Amino acid sequence: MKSSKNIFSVTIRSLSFAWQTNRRLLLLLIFLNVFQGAIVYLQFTSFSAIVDEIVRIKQGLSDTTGLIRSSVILGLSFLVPTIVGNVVGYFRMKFRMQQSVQLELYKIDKQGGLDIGTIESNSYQTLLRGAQEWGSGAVLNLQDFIFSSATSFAGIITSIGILWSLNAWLVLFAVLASAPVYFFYKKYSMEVFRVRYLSIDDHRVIGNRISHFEELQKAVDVILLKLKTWLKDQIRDKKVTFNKKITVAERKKSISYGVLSLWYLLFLFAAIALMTTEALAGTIAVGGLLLAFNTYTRFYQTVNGYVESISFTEEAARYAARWFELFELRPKITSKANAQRVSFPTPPRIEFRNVSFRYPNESGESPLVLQQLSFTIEPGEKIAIVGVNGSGKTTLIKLLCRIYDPTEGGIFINGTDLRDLNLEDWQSAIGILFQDFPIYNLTIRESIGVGRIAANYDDDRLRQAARFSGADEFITDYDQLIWKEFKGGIDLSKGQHQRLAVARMFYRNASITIMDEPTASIDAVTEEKIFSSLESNTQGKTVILITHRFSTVKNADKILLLEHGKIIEQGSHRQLMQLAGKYADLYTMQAKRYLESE
Ligand SMILES: Nc1ncnc2c1ncn2[C@@H]1O[C@H](COP(=O)(O)OP(=O)(O)OP(=O)(O)O)[C@@H](O)[C@H]1O
Repeated sequence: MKSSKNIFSVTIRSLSFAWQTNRRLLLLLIFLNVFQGAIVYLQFTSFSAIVDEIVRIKQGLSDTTGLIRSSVILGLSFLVPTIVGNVVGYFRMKFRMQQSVQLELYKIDKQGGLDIGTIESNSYQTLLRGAQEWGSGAVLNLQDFIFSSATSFAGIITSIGILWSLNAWLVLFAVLASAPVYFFYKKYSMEVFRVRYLSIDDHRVIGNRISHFEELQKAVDVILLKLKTWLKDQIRDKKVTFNKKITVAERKKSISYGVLSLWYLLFLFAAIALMTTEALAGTIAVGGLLLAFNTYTRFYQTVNGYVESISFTEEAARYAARWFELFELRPKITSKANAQRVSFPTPPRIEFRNVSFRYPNESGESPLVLQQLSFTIEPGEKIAIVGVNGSGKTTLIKLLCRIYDPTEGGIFINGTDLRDLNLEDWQSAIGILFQDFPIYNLTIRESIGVGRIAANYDDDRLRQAARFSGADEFITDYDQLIWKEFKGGIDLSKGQHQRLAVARMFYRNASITIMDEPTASIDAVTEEKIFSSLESNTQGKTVILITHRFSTVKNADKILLLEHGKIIEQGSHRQLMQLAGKYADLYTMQAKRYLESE
C-alpha cells in the first residue's frame, strides 16, 4: 500500500517535471501510446470479420464486398501501428534525451546552491547516493511507465468492451484469471529484484576491490604489498554469496510462475468451453469465437505486462524519489531578504565577538569546537593562526567565510553582523586556499584563472600570479591540460599542484586572503619565495595564514594560538615570546629540532 502510494506520488512528480520541460511532446506521446494500445484490437475484429465473410460467401449469403472491406481494414490495422510504432520510438528517444539533460541540469542547479553544512550532512550524502544509484534513469523510467500505462489502459478498456459485447462472463473469467498476477509479481519477481538491489553495497565492495587492480596508485600497493590473493578472496566470497541468494530467489520465482500459469489455464479452458458452446448453439459466429479467444489472451498478456512494469517501476520510484527530495533541499546559509549589498576594495575591520560553534549534527548535539572567541583583525593586518591538530583553526576561517554561522556570538564586519551582509558580496571579497584544495582537470591557464572568472584569464595577471607562487618554474605552456588520462595531458607533483593553487589565490587578488597550510607540500626554497611574494604583494590587504610551521609566522602582526577551540594566547611573535607561554614553548621546540638536525 505504502509503495503503491509512493509510486503514485513520485510518478505524478515526474509527470509534472516532464510537463514543465516539454508539455507538447508529453501530450503527443500519451496520445500516440493510447492509440497504440487500442489499434491492435482492430486487427482482431477485422480478422474475425474476414472469417465470418468467408463462411457467408461459402454459404452463398454474401458477395465479396464485405470481404474486401475487412481485408483492407486488416491491412491498415497492421500498417498504421507499424508507422505509429516507429514515430513513437523516435519521439520517446527524443523525449528521454531531453528529460535526461533537464534533470541533470536541474540537479546541478540545486546542488550548486546548497551550503556546505547540508552537503556534508549524512542525510544529504545518503540521498545523493540513492539518486546516483540509477542516475536520471530512475525518473526517466517513471516517465516511460506513464506512456506504457496509457497503452495498457487503452488496451484493457478496449478488450473489456469487446469481451463484454461477446459475453459478459468472459470479462469475469479474464479478470479472475489476471487477479493474482500482481500478488505473484510483487512477491516473487520483486524478491529477485530486491536481492539484486539489496546487494548493491556488496557490489560496491566488489567494485572497490577490483579497482585495486585497475587504478595505478592502488595497483602499486597490490604488487608491493602482495595483496592479490587477499583481494581476490574477498571478491570471490561476495560473488558466491550473491549468486546463492539470487539462485534461491529465481527458483521460487519459476515455481510460482508455474502455479500462476495453471490458474490462468483454468479460466482459459472455462472461456473456451463457454464460447465453443455458444458457437455450437449458433449464438456467435466462428469469427466471434476467434475474436473472443484473441481478445481474451491479449487481455491477460496486457495485464501481465503492466503488472510487471508496476513492480519494476516501484523500485524505480524509490530511487526517483531521491531526486525529487534533492530538488526540495534549500540552503540553510543564505542572504537575508534585506541583506546589505557591500563591496570591499579595501579590507574591512573584522571582529569576532564571543563566537562559539558546534558543527550541525543530525544524530544529536555535537561538541563545541570553538568557544567564546573574541578578537579583532584590523584592515590590512597579517594574522597567523596556530595550534595543534583539531584545535579549530580551519573551523574559525570557515565561519569567517560564512560557510557556517556561529552557534553563539557573532562576527562583525565594519560593525555590521556578517549575517546581515549579502552573502555573495562578502564571499567575493575573500580569497581562500584550503589545505585540501581541489585539483582542476583544466588547462594551466584555466586552473589559475578560475580564481576569478570575471578577470577573464587576463594573461599578464596569470603570469604574475604564477611567478609569485613559483608555478612559473614548471609551466612551459599555459594551454597545457593537467589531466593525464587525456591525450597530451600531463600530471603534476603534489607540490606543483599546490603552487598552482597558491597562484590561483594571487590571481584572485582579494581584499582578504586566507591560506590554510598553503605550503605543506612545497619545498623550502619555493616556500620562502611564496612568503616574500605574499609580503610584498599584499600591502594594505588582510592576510590570514594557518600553519604548523612557526618559522613562517614570525612576521605576522598578530598570532592567535588556539587550543581546544579557545584562544589561549594572542599577540605578535615578540609579545608571545616575552610571555614565555605555550607559543614560546612550541616555537622553541620547533626551532630546536631544526638546529639539532643541522
Ligand atoms: N565537518 C565537520 N563536522 C564535524 N566536526 C568537524 C568537521 N570538521 C572538523 N570537525 C571537528 O572540529 C574540530 C576542529 O577541526 P578543525 O579542522 O577546525 O581543526 P584544525 O585546527 O584546523 O586541525 P588541523 O591542524 O588538523 O587542520 C575537530 O575536532 C574536528 O573533528
